[in-house]
Amino acid sequence: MSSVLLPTIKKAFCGVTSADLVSPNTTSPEMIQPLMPADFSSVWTFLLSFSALHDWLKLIVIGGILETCRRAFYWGYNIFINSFFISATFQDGDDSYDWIMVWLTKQPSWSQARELQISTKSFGLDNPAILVPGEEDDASSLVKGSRKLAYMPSVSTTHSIWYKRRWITINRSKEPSGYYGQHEELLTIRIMTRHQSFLNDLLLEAKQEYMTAQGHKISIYVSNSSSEWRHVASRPKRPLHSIVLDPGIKDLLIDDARDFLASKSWYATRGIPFRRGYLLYGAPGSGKTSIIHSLAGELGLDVYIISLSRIGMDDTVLNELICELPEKCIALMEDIDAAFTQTLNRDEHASEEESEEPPESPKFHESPQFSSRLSLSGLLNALDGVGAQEGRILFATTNKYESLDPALCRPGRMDIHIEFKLASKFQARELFRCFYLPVDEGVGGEDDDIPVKESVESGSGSSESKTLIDFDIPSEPPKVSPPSTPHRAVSERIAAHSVSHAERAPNLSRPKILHLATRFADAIPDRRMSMASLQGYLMGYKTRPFDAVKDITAWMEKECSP
Ligand SMILES: Nc1ncnc2c1ncn2[C@@H]1O[C@H](COP(=O)(O)OP(=O)(O)OP(=O)(O)O)[C@@H](O)[C@H]1O
Repeated sequence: MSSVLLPTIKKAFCGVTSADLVSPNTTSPEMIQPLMPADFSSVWTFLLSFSALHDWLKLIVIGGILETCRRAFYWGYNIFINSFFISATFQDGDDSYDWIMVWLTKQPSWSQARELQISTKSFGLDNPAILVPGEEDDASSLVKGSRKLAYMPSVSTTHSIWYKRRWITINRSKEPSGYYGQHEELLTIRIMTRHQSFLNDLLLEAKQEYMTAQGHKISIYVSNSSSEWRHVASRPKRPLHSIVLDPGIKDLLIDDARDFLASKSWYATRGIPFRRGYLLYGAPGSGKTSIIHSLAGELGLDVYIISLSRIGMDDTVLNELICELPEKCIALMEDIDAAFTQTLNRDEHASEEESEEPPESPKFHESPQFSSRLSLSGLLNALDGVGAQEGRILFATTNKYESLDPALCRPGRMDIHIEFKLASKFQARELFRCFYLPVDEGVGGEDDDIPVKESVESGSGSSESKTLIDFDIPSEPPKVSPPSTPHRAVSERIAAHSVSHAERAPNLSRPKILHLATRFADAIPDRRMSMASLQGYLMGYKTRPFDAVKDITAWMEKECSP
């Protein structure tokens, strides 16, 4: 054995073999014996006697000590950081990320930074005009507005700023997330303080600044490919009075939604799911989407748009999205019938309760390709299954009410059904007034309201009740004597391009506009045109109310001719 070991060790550590030390003629065991150790300590001493092995061991010991020191340093550093700093991480796509980014762009010390990323991103704030800093005082600036270019922390660089006599470091990084090489952006803020309240104050300040910058806007969210809600836009609140519906509809919607939002404990004590669904159906361009956005502004709720026919939508994704909705919000499913006719298909394993609907339902034969994996039972379960979010208001719109599955329309899922019809004379008149009355005078003055006949059959108002509404507006508007000769001269004098529409419109008195509105409504047959078409027509006469009235008959004939 020794004859094998010795050459191996020598070769390994010294690069020589026993063959180099002893000549082939002198390899007798007696001659090798004195080189071999007798016990373990001797083996150790023997091994150390090789200088290379000695150096290796020294290296291992020194390396080990250095690594231990390094780890000890980081351990101490982390303890120090955790004791004297508070770290918070914000993820791009989350609301708080936008608050902090907007807050950062407004920090004065930020302007001293040497390494920045310049961005025109609005972080959800809807203000398209972007000023380069300094341009706001420049009369010749290209745009007017208040939003400046965003100076963002550049990626992978740590920046420090002073805020309220605290040292803050900011680090923006991109971390791999999910599949397909996607990255998510993280922003880490480290504040030199021992009190978490400082972080809370900072967050509160950032949120308040964001809300102030957002002003009177509603936030719109859509889902991304990872089935997460993303803030895509902030829209100005649309005033309720700008939407002209038959009398009673707006009041019913707003009162019911307000009552619902204030009734959480009522629902809880009765064990009724705290959810409310509204189905708005009827003619295209009759104001279904507009009223939902307007209601969102009125109720101070954000709108979450659920697109049932988008690629990748299936039962699981829909369920996840509905579970992820915040407690108080408006979930909007537009054109729910399109999802039926194009993509929805009845799950073979649908529950017995749902399968009571007639098998001849149009969706069965109207589904040409089963491109989506979304099933009707998946939709029904998502709407009121165990994971469905409490407190949400669901609005669904459709142009084909009769094609909807009865299970989808039943109370508890869609509690209130409201029909939106083509424009009545009343609506045509109100729309005209909206267009030409000065903003501060508004619409709906009590002196000129048209009496309407309204029939409302309403339920008890609980979640399980359904309200059916059918508004019938008389086609006879009050007769008003025709106006004097239209002031063509007034409208023809208007030519300037550099003034606003309001400035170019003739300054007519309220009675005159009401008079014209009545004549306009007289020329429009009841329930023949959509409000969107009438709006489109009036858009061509923004500053010419007399011409709008004069040309309406010819336009109607053209529109109604086959
Ligand atoms: N009742 C209304 N009052 C005021 N404007 C209206 C009304 N109805 C429609 N409009 C105008 O017509 C346009 C389209 O309206 P909206 O999208 O709300 O209609 P819709 O019923 O949702 O149509 P669709 O069913 O095709 O989606 C909007 O610009 C809106 O301003």
